[in-house]
Amino acid sequence: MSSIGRVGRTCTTAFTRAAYSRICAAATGRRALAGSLRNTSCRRNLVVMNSEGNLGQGGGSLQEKIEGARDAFAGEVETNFAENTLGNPDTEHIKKPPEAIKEIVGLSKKRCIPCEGKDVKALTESEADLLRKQTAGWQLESTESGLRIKCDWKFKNFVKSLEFFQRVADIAEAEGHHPDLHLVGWNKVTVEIFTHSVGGLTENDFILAAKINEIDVSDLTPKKKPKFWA
Ligand SMILES: C[C@H](O)[C@H](O)[C@H]1CNC2=NC(N)=NC(=O)C2=N1
Repeated sequence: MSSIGRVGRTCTTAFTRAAYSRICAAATGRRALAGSLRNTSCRRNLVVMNSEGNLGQGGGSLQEKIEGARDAFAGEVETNFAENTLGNPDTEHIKKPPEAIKEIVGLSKKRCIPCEGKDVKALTESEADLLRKQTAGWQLESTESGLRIKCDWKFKNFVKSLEFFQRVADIAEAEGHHPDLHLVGWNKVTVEIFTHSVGGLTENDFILAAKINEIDVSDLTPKKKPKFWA
């Protein structure tokens, strides 16, 4: 959906304001949009880049793509940016994520299936690698007894590590699919997952990993030291 919009005095969110000032700073050097500017002195009709990174019809120069905006065409201004634009006061815009996103965020919403049965086959390494890309932080490991995925954590202490094990166990029991849990050095945890019944990886393993990734561990891990950048 093109997000040709108007950026101006009505900006309310910090992001829009920042974007507006960046665009205006970039745009000041360019010729003003003589004649077709709306009557309010501080309202500029600019076309901002949309989420797919294009600038609506006409595309815009490389510099405009970098700046993220181009001057609106007279036709856009005349038609009050038409009804398919953000900022048009009498149209409600609902941003719909592209269908493909379901494939990417879907793993953690899936359920594991019983992994017994002759039709459950182990994934090839390339199939596994595709799914690994959807489970941030997990590595694919090839062992002499087959493919595995694994991920490491470091917790505050031994008890917090066991608490994490419990949270993983709750998910595993709910899914009927279980990881191998390793705890060494009292606070270093490695979770290793593979499907024992096939001696390799199946989608179940990645579903479990994606669900484990969603566990809130903020109360279990050491606080990160805030790093201030000048
Ligand atoms: C009967 C039960 O569903 C099976 O034994 C499940 C239990 N959890 C499992 N977990 C894993 N990782 N692999 C399996 O093959 C497996 N089998």
